[in-house]
Amino acid sequence: MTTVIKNGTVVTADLTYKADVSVDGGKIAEIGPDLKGDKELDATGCYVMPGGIDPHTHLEMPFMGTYSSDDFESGTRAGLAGGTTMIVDFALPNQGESLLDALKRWDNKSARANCDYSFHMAVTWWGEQVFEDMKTVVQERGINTFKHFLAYKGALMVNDDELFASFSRLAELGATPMVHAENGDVVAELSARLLAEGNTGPEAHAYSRPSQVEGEATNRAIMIADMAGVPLYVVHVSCEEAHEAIRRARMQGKRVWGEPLIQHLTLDESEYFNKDWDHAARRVMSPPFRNKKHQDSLWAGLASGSLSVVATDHCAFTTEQKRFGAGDFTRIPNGTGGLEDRMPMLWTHGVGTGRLTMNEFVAVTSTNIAKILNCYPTKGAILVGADADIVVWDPEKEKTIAAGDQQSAIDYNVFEGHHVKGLPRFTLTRGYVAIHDGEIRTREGYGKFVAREPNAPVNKALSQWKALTAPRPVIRRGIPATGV
Ligand SMILES: NC(=O)NCCC(=O)O
Ligand SMILES: [Zn+2]
Ligand SMILES: [Zn+2]
Repeated sequence: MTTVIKNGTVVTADLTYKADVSVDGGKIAEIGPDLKGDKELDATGCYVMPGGIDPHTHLEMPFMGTYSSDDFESGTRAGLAGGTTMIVDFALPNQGESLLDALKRWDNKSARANCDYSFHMAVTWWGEQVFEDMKTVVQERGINTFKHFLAYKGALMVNDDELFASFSRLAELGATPMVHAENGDVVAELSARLLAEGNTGPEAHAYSRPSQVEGEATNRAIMIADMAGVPLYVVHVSCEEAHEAIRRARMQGKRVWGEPLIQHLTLDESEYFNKDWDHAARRVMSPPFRNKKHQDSLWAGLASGSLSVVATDHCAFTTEQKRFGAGDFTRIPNGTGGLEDRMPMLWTHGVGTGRLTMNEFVAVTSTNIAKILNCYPTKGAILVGADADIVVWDPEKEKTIAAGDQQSAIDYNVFEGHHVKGLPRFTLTRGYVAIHDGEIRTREGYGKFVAREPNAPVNKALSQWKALTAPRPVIRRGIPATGV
């Protein structure tokens, strides 16, 4: 059965043109004028774009004594409602647990996904087993990205020697490390001081994580990646100091990508000063929201290309879960939602204000991500043969974001009351119309795992360059006799 998206304007990362798009067997079959099919979707006045890819989610994740409340069913339903057709979630091994056992748990949870998904592997401890498992994860499980936490001391944090060992192993395997870049030692010290001084509320979470802790850790991770000869992906870049480190590295030819979140782009630190404890605690995440100077830096990075993608870090906790931290901000589960709102919020505040072009919007929400994660053009493209993950975007459709209308399982929304203009009319996941003019028609379990090959072009190029410029012994005629 062929579905034709009619009368729309195709918008990709580099082109904008009028065309119909026909879909057959879950793939894009034809792009051109006056196409016919068994079923038609009217895209008059709409943009036909690659579905969004959210490269950073935590669905049903065990964290800080609880589990994040959106699972693969509600999380991917929320994503589709907002025009996102693929997510990449983090498989998180317990201390001492094999990476493959952790993946089994993620396989079980993800069986409920409504759209396609992939995994990043987290490196939460270091040892021979992790070293060995990495090869299987990359070569047999189709995972080529590994996240390291420089924060969360005593829980997920890894030290610099472990970081260098892990990055070096990933260089050998043609995989890419990711980092959560905050200096965990300093955060732990500042947190203890703040608590001792009676700073127990959610605002102290922000005080404990100043932008310097992020700038320092970002720069450190970049230098370690450079020494290990591997590209680097920095998650949730929230401030100028981190952006500056990434910008500088890129100017020097280092292969580094930065990922700001829609939350950091559009919400600021004033949220933590709200007199309502629940309001402030619901917005506790790491890194915390920043001020306008940092937000402007992130927007400039997206426009200039020094920052590459926009994610959500969707890690949603209910108000009840957030209240675990009443009286001690260090116990408030860290994380916020955003899967349903990333695309409309970025369109409204980016394209709607002239900070981004439509093509840049597609690049940072989809195409760049697919390229970096090495699943392009199966994902992230409007091309014949690509998966028909498509959003038909209505630039005139408007709404005011309200928790009561959302797909997410939690009881609030950090974007509550924000007005957005630009929303999906249809969202297709591998050809299936999961969102039909406001109607949710998602199918639990429809989503498939997207395997991603190692040795992406950037990894290959960097390994070649590193091999060429590796330290070599100087060949000498003879060695002088020792003085003894
Ligand atoms: N970001 C956050 O606060 N929670 C999710 C886990 C992480 O990415 O650090
Ligand atoms: Zn993180
Ligand atoms: Zn995260």
